[in-house]
Order: sequence, then C-alpha cells, then structure tokens
Amino acid sequence: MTGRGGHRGRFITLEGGEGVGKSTQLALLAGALRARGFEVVETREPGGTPGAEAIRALLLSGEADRWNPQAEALLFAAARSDHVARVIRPALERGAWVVCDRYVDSNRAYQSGASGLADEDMMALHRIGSAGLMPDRTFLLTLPVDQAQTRAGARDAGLPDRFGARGRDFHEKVAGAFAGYAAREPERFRVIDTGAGKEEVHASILAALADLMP
Ligand SMILES: Nc1ncnc2c1ncn2[C@@H]1O[C@H](COP(=O)(O)OP(=O)(O)O)[C@@H](O)[C@H]1O
Ligand SMILES: Cc1cn([C@H]2C[C@H](O)[C@@H](COP(=O)(O)OP(=O)(O)O)O2)c(=O)[nH]c1=O
Repeated sequence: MTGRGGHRGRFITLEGGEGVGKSTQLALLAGALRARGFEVVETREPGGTPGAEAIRALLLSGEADRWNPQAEALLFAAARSDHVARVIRPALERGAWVVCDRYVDSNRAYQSGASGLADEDMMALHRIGSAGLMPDRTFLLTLPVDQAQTRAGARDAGLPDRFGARGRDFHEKVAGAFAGYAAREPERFRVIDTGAGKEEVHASILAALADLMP
C-alpha cells in the first residue's frame, strides 16, 4: 500500500510466548523507526480498538474453562477483524508503519497448535474476518519456557491471565507450533533469540528489517 509521498507502509508483528520480550522490543523498534522519520502505529492483540479491548477483557479474565477453544478462536478473530478494519488497514494505506504485539500467528499457535483446532480453520477465520491480511515481517521471539515464565512472573507479580496460568506443557506446545510456522514461512518470519540483553536483541531485530527499509 502506497501512502502520500510514495512511501509504502510496512506491517510488522512480534510473536512468541508470554514473557519472551515482545512488548519491550515493540517499544524499542517503534522508537527506532520514528527516529528514521516514519509515522509508526504501535498496537497489540487482542485489542487496539475499543471494541477489541472489550473482547480482550472477555478473553483474558475469568475461569480457565470460561470459553471452549472454538468460541475462543472466534472471539480472537472478531477482535482482529475490528482492529484490522479500524486501525491497521487505514494506517498502512496512509503509508505508516504498523508494529503489532501478537497477530494471527498467535491464533494459530494457541488455538490450533496448543488447543487442537485445525490451522486451516484459523486461516479461514482470518480470511473471513480480516480478508487474510498478513504482515510483511514477523519476528518470532524465542526463550526457553521456564526463563520466559520467570520473566513474566516477575512482571505480573504472580497474577497471570487465563493463558499465562496454563501449565508448562501448554506453553511448550505453543512454542513448538510457532517454530513450525516460522520454518514453513522463512520469507516472512525471522526467529530472534531473546536470551541476550534488551539492546542486543533490538539490534538483531533492526538488522533483520534492513531488506524492508525504503
Ligand atoms: N532481553 C531481556 N533481558 C532481560 N529481561 C528482559 C528482556 N526483555 C524483556 N525483559 C523483561 O522481561 C519481562 C517480560 O518482557 P515483556 O516485554 O513484557 O514480554 P512479553 O511482551 O513478550 O510478554 C519484563 O519485565 C521485561 O522488562
Ligand atoms: C492474539 C492472540 C492472543 N492469544 C493469547 C496469548 C496470550 O496468552 C494472551 C494475550 O495476553 P498478553 O498479555 O497480550 O500477552 P503477553 O503476556 O505475551 O504480553 O492471549 C491467543 O490465544 N490467541 C490470539 O489470537
């Protein structure tokens, strides 16, 4: 999509399990892109619009079994549909860069890879809800599950949400599913280990965006 001045907006997503460093890296990346003079829209899923934030509250609070996996998948796709239509597409059309904390690959990894639904069904929901809009680049941030849980535990002061509260096996399945998608789509994905310091990880992410810079 080409904005005014001929600059094409880019759509970047950060994916990975809880506590791997997505929000930290999103803020650093947005700052670096702004320093290069781009308009940058920082956003997250589920959420990013009033309607999608309302759905987020339904999804992340309450009992572990509040929703069955099918209902959960539909709610995430509904939140994404509103977010894409009201925020992401308009931003890309005016030539902005959009950096988003989680997107459809989270739907695939959590509701399909770890909860047993079919990946093709998640992609079908994405086609219906969001015309299948895919990112230009997806960073899969990786860290061993126990280290990520330690980081998330320190951040959340021992109060995890409905997903964070699931067991280690669930989070291992999520990580395995993400790795599988990244291996199958090497053009779109870059896998970044976040065991190093924040600035070092940030530098790796910027280097892995060089081919998309105008
Ligand atoms: N490279 C890093 N090294 C050490 N701690 C980090 C690093 N990146 C993030 N953290 C810390 O780990 C916690 C989880 O990071 P966060 O960015 O919130 O993860 P996510 O958004 O993936 O859940 C935060 O307290 C953050 O400050
Ligand atoms: C976007 C999305 C998120 N999720 C889950 C992953 C997270 O556990 C939760 C969002 O919580 P969030 O607090 O944003 O994640 P993090 O702890 O990584 O900062 O929702 C899905 O299961 N499917 C999806 O499509």
